Amino acid sequence: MGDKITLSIIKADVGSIAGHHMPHPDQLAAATKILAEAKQKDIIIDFYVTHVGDDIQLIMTHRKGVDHPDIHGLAWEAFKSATKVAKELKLYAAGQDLLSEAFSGNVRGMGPGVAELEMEEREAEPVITFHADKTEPGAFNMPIYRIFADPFNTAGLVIDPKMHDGFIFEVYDVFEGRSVLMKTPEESYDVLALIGTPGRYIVRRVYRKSDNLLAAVVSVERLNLTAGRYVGKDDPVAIVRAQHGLPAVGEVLEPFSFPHLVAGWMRGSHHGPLMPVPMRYAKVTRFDGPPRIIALGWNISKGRLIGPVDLFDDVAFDETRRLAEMIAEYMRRHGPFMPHRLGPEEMEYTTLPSVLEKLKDRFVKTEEVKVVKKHSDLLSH
Ligand SMILES: O=P(O)(O)OC[C@H]1O[C@](O)(COP(=O)(O)O)[C@@H](O)[C@@H]1O
Ligand SMILES: [Mg+2]
Repeated sequence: MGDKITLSIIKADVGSIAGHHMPHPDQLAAATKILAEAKQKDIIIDFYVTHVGDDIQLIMTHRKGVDHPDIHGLAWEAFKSATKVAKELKLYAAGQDLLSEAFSGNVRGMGPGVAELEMEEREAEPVITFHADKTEPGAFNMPIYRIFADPFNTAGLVIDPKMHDGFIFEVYDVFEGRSVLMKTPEESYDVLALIGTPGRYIVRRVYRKSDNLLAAVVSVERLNLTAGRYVGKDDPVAIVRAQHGLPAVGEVLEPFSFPHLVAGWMRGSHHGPLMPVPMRYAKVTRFDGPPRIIALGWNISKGRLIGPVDLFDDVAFDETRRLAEMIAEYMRRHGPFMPHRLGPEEMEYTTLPSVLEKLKDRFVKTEEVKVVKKHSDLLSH
């Protein structure tokens, strides 16, 4: 056991009342009981259980480091217990995100989403945890980029000598399972060249360049890629440290004042605006959405979780929510058409291919159509 503190968020959707809307309070109570017992036994220092939409969020602190079997096993046990409640109550999609029956040391690849950040606690350690529903991890690309690399968002990049050197982005390719470290501001355009494709390249970690301090971590689990079939959306989480040589809390929240379009929403198959909401509105109803995000503010004190403060519970975000509603209305009017519905590549991981499969044999050859040459062929002539 080291001196360092690890903040672990492990989340999963293990069933919901009336569709994919929100968990039952008894599920949250079941998960809370498991974590309270673990706290008594000193396995964890502190914890908080909440939800966004239908995803149960386990927020835990401990001294065991990232990817520790005790912590992952504990989360698995809590989700199992919440699943048992879901089954008893015949809730919808009971145990949805638990892709395996048996736990084997780590929840990665087994369905739940994970963001863990090991830290040397600073004199004061302000941290924000973000929890989203009905979207994918790439939804964090734009806000994380703006927090750590956009001087029009983060005044500190210009003004504060401690972050004037910039940050290092670890970008993860979910299809190839490999990542690349890139420096900002020097390589900003290259970073953007990758992360503008959020279904594939995800900002996974951000480090302060001057001392390699780990400033942010995003969960990168893509549920349907893991399962190889449509299960549900990934519904990602992120941890961002703030202040004192890092972006201020207001700079961390600022990008969310723009409800950018993300993939997810109904059946994980639609683009829609990401709406920042207080915890009381963290339930998804209109067309199973629109995609939603909460921001919880904490101070960590020797591993104790001081908080949370419900950061989007502020009238200053009312106009963002109104804009998100207008965008939601506009996007919905497209019905089953792109770009509201996702493009064919992303639809590969939904239930659409089985519908298309049925139609395949009904196509008959009609008149010859000249096949347009590939751009590369044209260039070679
Ligand atoms: O479970 P069903 O009836 O097949 O419907 C698909 C469901 O998948 C979802 O995309 C699941 O969303 P989650 O990933 O948040 O669980 C819902 O929008 C939709 O209700
Ligand atoms: Mg969900």
